[in-house]
Amino acid sequence: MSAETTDESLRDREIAAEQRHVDVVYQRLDVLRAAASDRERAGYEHLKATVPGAQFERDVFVYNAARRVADIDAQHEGLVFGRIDSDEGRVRHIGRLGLRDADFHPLLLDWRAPAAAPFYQATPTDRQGIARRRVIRSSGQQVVDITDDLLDAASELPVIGDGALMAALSRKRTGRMRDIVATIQAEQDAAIRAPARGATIITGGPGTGKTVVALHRAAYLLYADRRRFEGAGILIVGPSNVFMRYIERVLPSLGEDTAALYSLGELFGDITATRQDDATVAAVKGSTRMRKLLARATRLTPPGSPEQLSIVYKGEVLRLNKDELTALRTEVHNKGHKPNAAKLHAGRALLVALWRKAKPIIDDLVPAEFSRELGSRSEFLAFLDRWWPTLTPQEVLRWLSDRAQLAEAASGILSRRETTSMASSLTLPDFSVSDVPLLDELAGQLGSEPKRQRSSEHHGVRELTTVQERVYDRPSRAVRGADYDAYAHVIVDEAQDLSPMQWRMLGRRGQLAGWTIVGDAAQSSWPDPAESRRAQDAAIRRGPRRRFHMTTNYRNSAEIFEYAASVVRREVPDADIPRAVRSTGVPPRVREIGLVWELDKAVQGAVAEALGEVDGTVGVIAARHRHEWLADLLGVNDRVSVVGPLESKGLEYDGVVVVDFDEIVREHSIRVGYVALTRATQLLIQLDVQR
Ligand SMILES: Nc1ncnc2c1ncn2[C@@H]1O[C@H](COP(=O)(O)OP(=O)(O)OP(=O)(O)O)[C@@H](O)[C@H]1O
Repeated sequence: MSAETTDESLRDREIAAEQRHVDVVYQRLDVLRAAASDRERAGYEHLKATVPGAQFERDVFVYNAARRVADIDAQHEGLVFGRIDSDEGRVRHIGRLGLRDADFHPLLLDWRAPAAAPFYQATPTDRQGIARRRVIRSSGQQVVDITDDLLDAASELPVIGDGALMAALSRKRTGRMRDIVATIQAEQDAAIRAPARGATIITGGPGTGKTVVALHRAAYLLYADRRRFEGAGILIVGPSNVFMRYIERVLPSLGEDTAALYSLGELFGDITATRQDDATVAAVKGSTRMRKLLARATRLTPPGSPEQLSIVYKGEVLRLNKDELTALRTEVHNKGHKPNAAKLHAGRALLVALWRKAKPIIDDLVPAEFSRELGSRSEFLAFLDRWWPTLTPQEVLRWLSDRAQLAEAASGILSRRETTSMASSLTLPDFSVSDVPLLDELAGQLGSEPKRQRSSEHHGVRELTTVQERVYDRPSRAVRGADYDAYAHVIVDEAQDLSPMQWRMLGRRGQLAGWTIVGDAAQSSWPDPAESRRAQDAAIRRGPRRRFHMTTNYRNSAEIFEYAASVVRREVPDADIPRAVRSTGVPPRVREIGLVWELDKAVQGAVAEALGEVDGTVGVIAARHRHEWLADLLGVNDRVSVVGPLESKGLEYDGVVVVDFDEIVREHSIRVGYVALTRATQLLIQLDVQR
């Protein structure tokens, strides 16, 4: 709907007019900043004279002032980015935060406010009273460009520019995802502003903005109900650490830094798992069969457990042998207590068994005296500690690296081959991403260790934290521990890949939560989607489900996406194929390498070619075993990254070199191959090795 004008003086006049408004906004901001700093200082003076009971009010007061300063600093760049002119000639400017002048007249509307919605939602067929929409692009405080959409063709308003969206899409990539607050499209906006309750399910093909929409939705929810969503927290889960690093700046750039961002490998304790098991082992560890297997594992005899108990009482030796101890262990487990909560029962069971031994051979036995005397002996307590130790999930999972132990827990559940491969994967020194939900499951099944002091943030009573914690000691990510289970909202990205066990883990984090679930089935690497869907349904529990479907690919050039779509369609005819809107005239380059040893030269050549042709980043996507070779070959370069096909999920680069596409498909699937082919914004080079 935009028309270009050649009248530069008109453009300059319009830019100058916007600059005047932007100047007023910044002047007002300076005044507010000074006032907020004063209030913050005053709050601290007050703090010195602590009045019992006044701490809560003081904290809120200082917090709000400090928070305002922090927001203002974070949002300095491109603070004012939009304007809407109504049919009646009313002008509203849209920005990253809301601002009023000294007389309380609005200077700037927060982009999330209901009154700002028409900026994103108005179309020529449903104008919502808007005649013209304008996107304002700034560098610092300087307006550098404006772009108009005339929604009412009959309007006399001047129209400048040729598409803010196209300009945004053509910009070079930096390796960090940017916010899209100035160019959110109507179908994206509807998903962003959907109600929080129940589950919001966002689907769409590659590059349709699912991730960026989910992040803006988090910012929207925080705005719409800050008390609830900052209080109980928003959890954002993505597939890998690389991906979390890629998206981590988006929310802070929107002035929000309280959401907890975790990759699937980071959701248990202080473990940061990055290693991926091979696909068959991951499929075993991800399946719901693990529930029963792990429940059995918690009942195994701990390796190294003593095999007999001998204790002297009134001159007689009382003995429990291996079989008797095994039977006692089963008896204690059968009482149904979680193992770590059952130590007391285990001690009692031992004393009863010893009593039965003592009764026939010792006269004058008094039961209470017997159990008090024996039960408090240090040798008995030391035995109990070794026989019924408090277990950690890590220990129990490690037991299963012993094939015999695993076979005992897995009998009738896993095949011999599955048992062998799972046991051998657990001998590696670090835990894999698919071990993390197993640890989490075990933690639930083992139950709590004897009470430890929990830190206050686990209770989510935000009002009782001090301003020092809330504002000045804020870590770069939310302080909730990985086991926090009362999030108000959980956002799951790349949801098509989650295994049933991963869904169970997320279900435990979001027992009271609303959900935003983002995915594309055609990019899935999980072999049993039906089992996963059932686990997803169980995790998100009750409540309304609403679905949003994204139809436009904003990442890939039309040339690249048409090629990728044609490849995936051959094997996944029902893939959800969006429309790519940006044409570059540069078709993808598919090259056949005749001899394997020519691959070195071909990769070096392709990377140099991509670096020469695009301004921003270049991603080299190759099977994992090639990474060391590629790192040596290409050296370190802040524009070039080497990533595995699974790791490349959700990422994007200006140029992409796919090394040995067939190998990627063989090791994973055509769907993962499709992920690799849809990462490039400008240039795609595919290197095939002839076999
Ligand atoms: N409205 C928009 N304005 C500007 N850029 C946009 C818009 N929507 C999406 N983009 C850009 O398109 C690219 C793809 O978006 P995103 O990564 O969110 O897509 P996705 O659907 O999650 O992709 P995939 O499923 O392939 O990982 C990003 O660079 C994003 O910033």
